[in-house]
Amino acid sequence: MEELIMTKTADSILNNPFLNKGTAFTKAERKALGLTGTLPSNVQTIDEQTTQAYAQFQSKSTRLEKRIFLMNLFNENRTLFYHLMDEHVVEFMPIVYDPVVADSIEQYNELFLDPQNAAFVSVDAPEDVEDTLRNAAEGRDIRLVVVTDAEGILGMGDWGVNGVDIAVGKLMVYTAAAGIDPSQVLPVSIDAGTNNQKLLDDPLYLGNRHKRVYGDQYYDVIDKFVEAEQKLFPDSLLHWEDFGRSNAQVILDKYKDKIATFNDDIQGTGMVVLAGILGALNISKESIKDQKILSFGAGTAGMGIANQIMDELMQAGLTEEEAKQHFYAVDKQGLLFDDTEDLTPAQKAFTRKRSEFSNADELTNLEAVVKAVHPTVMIGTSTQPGTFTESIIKEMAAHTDRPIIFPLSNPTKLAEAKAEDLIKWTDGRALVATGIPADDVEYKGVTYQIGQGNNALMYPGLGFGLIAATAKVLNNETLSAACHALGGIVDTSKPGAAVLPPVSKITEFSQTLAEVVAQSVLDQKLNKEPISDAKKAVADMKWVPEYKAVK
Ligand SMILES: NC(=O)c1ccc[n+]([C@@H]2O[C@H](COP(=O)([O-])OP(=O)(O)OC[C@H]3O[C@@H](n4cnc5c(N)ncnc54)[C@H](O)[C@@H]3O)[C@@H](O)[C@H]2O)c1
Ligand SMILES: O=C(O)C[C@H](O)C(=O)O
Ligand SMILES: [Mn+2]
Repeated sequence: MEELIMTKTADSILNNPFLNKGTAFTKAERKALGLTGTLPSNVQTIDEQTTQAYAQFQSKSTRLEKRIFLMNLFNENRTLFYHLMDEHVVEFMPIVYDPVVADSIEQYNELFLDPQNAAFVSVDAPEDVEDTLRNAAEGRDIRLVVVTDAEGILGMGDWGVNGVDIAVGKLMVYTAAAGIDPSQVLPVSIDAGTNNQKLLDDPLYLGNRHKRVYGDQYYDVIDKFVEAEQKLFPDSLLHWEDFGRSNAQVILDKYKDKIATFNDDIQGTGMVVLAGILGALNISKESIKDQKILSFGAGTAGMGIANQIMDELMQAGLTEEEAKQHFYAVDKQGLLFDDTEDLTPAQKAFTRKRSEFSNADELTNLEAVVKAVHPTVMIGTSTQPGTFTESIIKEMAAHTDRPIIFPLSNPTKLAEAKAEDLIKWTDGRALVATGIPADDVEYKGVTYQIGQGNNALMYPGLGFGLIAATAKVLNNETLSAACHALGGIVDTSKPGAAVLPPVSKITEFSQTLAEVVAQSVLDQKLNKEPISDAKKAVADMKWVPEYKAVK
């Protein structure tokens, strides 16, 4: 960074968020950089700037205004933004990330001010892919790329180029939680068109104004993107986010054994749910081998979750066939059978036989399936709000002591149930995690803390550990090690304890996770560079939001 800064003009320094310190440039720095007289004379500390920025933040009355303020600060001065976020991580997470990021995606065109150093890859210009990445990176040493094509933004469907905000938001959480240097990250939008008619009809829409491209033309652009990404940033980790159900798993399977990469909705979500179940079982003192798991919404996330739990059951000594018997996948068609039409490849591994049930033909909705199966664990990734109804939950809770219930669909308006209702309907017996932050629930004198079952608890530590260890690939062994690291952090001593650690501790447990992940990479000799000490590698990589002196 230092060499870079010495050759710049005053204007290009003050307008570069990776270099800018604003009023915190010292007199000597101002002199050396040609900034003398371009700022008011008083030199401020980062703490003074932070206090002032927080006061401004507090003066905004709506969550969207607060977000716009924070994003402007982010656009101007990354160090100050992260210094401030460090002090207010619990308060800022829902604003820069889920759920308020969902509002900003819906209003991207109206709110657009700044491309936020993202790369915009267009399906219509495959010849520009490499230049696009090079231009957006501007010579920075990129170690982490979050890419989305926005076909399945959270549970809100197709948002075209607007979806770039989720890539930016995921990266903000990476830096705040794990400490990746914000100048080493690159958000990428793959604009493959959109099937969102509202956007296509909107004169303000900023993306490619045509239907979404699929098939060979689409996969060719993905290939070109991965090739250029690996060529330009050979030391980087590639994180896929919010791809559609028909592409997410296909893309992951294509690249996962070749490069350091993961899909957050499949693997990050699988990890956080397994960690949450392990936390819940720590509380209930039950074994995972005794659970019947119902996935409601057998899509990208639902099947990622099933696969991660499957892996855990097999590690516990079950054969694949035995492990399979623990799962019930429910989608639009109802319980998925081996003869159900239109099964996805991921669903095929988790179907049941009609002969197992006397009323198989009636199992076309969640209520009927819950009655027939008596699940002990129910996970919602269906995008269908309110579908975990009182009667369904009461039916489930009538057959198990501590029902494990995770309504995970995001954002807020899509959740299958509210934490408060789940606690009430089960008379305090449910072990709950929700996709977005939920307030404590007071019920009959006990304070129930609700774990946030969001992949944000996992991907920062996972990704940071992989980068620090210079991992060649991510495999099941490392994923499993990470799940156990987080599943073990739960405080089971007090009644109402959450099944996952609180977001207020996200920097601490992300570091633990990163160390466990890096150690697993080294143990398997999957590191590219010679590294012997996982903890040191993680510590050396960690960026702190303080201004570095410019000599
Ligand atoms: N909390 C988290 O960390 C987390 C992580 C990933 C996804 N999610 C949430 O999970 C939801 C799904 O995400 P995804 O990426 O898996 O999307 P997806 O489109 O791949 O999967 C959604 C699935 O739900 C099914 N579905 C739709 N209507 C249904 C109905 N009436 N009954 C049963 N199933 C129905 C769809 O057919 C599809 O298979 C989203 O709301 C997303 O925000 C949460
Ligand atoms: O983005 C989130 O909040 C979690 C998850 O990746 C999702 O798609 O819902
Ligand atoms: Mn996602």
